[in-house]
Amino acid sequence: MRVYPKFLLSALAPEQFPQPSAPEVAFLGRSNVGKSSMINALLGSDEARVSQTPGRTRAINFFAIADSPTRQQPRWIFADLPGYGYAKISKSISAEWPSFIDPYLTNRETLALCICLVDSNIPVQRSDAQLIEFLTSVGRPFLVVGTKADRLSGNARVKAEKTLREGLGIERMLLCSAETGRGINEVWAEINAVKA
Ligand SMILES: Nc1nc2c(ncn2[C@@H]2O[C@H](COP(=O)(O)OP(=O)(O)OP(=O)(O)O)[C@@H](O)[C@H]2O)c(=O)[nH]1
Ligand SMILES: [Mg+2]
Repeated sequence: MRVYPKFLLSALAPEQFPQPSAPEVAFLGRSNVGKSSMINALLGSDEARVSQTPGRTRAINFFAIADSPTRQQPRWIFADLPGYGYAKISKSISAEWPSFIDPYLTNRETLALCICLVDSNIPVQRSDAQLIEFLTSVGRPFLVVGTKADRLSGNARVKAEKTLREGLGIERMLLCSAETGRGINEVWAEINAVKA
């Protein structure tokens, strides 16, 4: 899928969010899970920076994604959210998330799909389960994507997927690797299905 991404802005408060102009896809997950790498893999570019230091991004970074080089109107907006759960003991997501994240997830009119990234190499994390509970409670459509699947063998992948699905109480999820490109087309298929 060839797309034309453009970085829009970094928002630290709701007043700074860009005007809703296209269906929005938000990328959510713990610090270091691979959100920015996933966005880069989807876009085929380095538009989203990849951090070596987890938990540094405290802003929501917005990108306008066009599906034609000449079209002005973006087909989607991508939102790269700050990571949560880096602290070893996390009481709740909202306790460590910047205060504008909950309102963003609750109120953003154009938010059409939340892509929830979980590390496929580690057991279910409480903060990930909390995020999924939260999205379910506010009625936001979401897709769970297991990241860094290149680190798992075939057998371990099947096992990891089952454990994560059961632990998170979800019917289906995708396993991906930003490094090898595995599963990236499947994520695109889900994004493509988002209504214009
Ligand atoms: N092996 C492997 N490593 C990955 C993959 N995706 C990301 N990484 C590595 O994981 C680290 C974190 O990646 P980021 O994309 O910056 O993670 P992030 O979720 O955006 O992190 P924050 O913005 O700090 O919350 C980097 O060192 C990446 O190179 C993957 O698919 N496979
Ligand atoms: Mg990042």
